[in-house]
Amino acid sequence: MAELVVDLKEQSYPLKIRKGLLNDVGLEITRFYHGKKVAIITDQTVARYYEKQVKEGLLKEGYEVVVIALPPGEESKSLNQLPFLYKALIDFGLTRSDLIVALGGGVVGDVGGFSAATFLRGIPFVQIPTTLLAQVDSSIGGKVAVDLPEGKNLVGSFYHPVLVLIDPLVLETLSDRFFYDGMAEVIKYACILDVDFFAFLKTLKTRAEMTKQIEQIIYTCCSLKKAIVESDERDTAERMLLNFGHTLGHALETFYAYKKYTHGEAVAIGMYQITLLAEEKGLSAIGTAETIKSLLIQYHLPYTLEHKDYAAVLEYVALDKKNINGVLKVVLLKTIGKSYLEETTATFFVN
Ligand SMILES: NC(=O)c1ccc[n+]([C@@H]2O[C@H](COP(=O)([O-])OP(=O)(O)OC[C@H]3O[C@@H](n4cnc5c(N)ncnc54)[C@H](O)[C@@H]3O)[C@@H](O)[C@H]2O)c1
Ligand SMILES: O=C(O)C(=O)C[C@@H](O)[C@H](O)[C@H](O)COP(=O)(O)O
Ligand SMILES: [Zn+2]
Repeated sequence: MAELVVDLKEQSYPLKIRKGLLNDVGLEITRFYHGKKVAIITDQTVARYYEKQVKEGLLKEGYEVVVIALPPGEESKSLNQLPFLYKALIDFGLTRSDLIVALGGGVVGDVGGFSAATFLRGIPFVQIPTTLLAQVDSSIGGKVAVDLPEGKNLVGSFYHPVLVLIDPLVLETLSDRFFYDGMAEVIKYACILDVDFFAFLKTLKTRAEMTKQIEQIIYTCCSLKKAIVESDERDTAERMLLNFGHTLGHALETFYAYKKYTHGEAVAIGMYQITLLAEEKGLSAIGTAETIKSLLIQYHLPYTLEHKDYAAVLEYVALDKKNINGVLKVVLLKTIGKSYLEETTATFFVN
């Protein structure tokens, strides 16, 4: 078992990574939680695969358990789901001394975490991420949110889990599309922070080869994110680097109403396109975009943007959380592994 602690003083929490950990969820939870009730928030697809295993583990330890399953997909990361979630928690009689478990991908983690942050002004919650993206990124760092039609994550909070349990074996049931979607955030870490990690990713050619190294990949990403979150929990400085590719990525997701690209795919396009623009403006070393592009191709990720979409996308860039009074902070690379924040305006994206 690999274990990390996200050290945030009284809000610190352990992050455990082990194949087969899903079998021990009940035991892991008894180590710190001595209350009665556990509400599992999940989606219907994840429930089909993993509800039984997790629920039985908790029942065995004597907890009362309810499972609340949302429809799968980004559409569930919405204000519209909250009345349903809150009602289910009320009907179950959940109190502040009970526990919520978010079992699923980034959507379940974000909306489940947001309901945990807001229901009764805060219920402790455990993250059990089941997509690669959630295991390397969204389950760590306490960003919980829902989307608005105007943009991604526009209503949210910082609310940390009390525990993160990562079982890489659950990735076996993940589709290729969502496996590579998660790899986009993995590539992001390598681009912004770690050229050696980038070189290592280049050596892995197939999903089977990547899966052999998956514990190492998850551990590396979690360690990199842990360090950033510890140094800038509230996203006012260094943490913004984790937004590499996201200014354009979030705009693309919103513009296409979450129907064309997954989050990781949109971020992949965003990383390549912003680096291309930065090179043209002399802000990134020549060749950086091409290096990113070949890794994206290797990981079956998109990188092109249709020119006709630019104007519409710009509308949404204006709503980016890093856009303050018209000054937009974008994340750029000097070279692979070296990132920085550049102050600019939305016109940066007009080529
Ligand atoms: N909070 C953060 O720091 C943070 C970081 C990165 C991304 N995000 C957010 O995460 C969301 C994307 O997360 P995601 O890519 O995990 O999407 P997701 O939660 O929609 O999961 C993708 C699909 O995989 C299915 N699935 C999940 N686990 C499975 C498994 N083990 N086997 C088979 N199918 C499984 C789901 O049902 C869903 O259909 C976006 O909303 C993004 O904004 C948040
Ligand atoms: O944890 C962070 O900080 C990140 O930026 C991680 C991103 O991968 C993630 O998509 C995050 O939800 C984006 O946050 P936002 O503040 O730009 O909505
Ligand atoms: Zn992201």
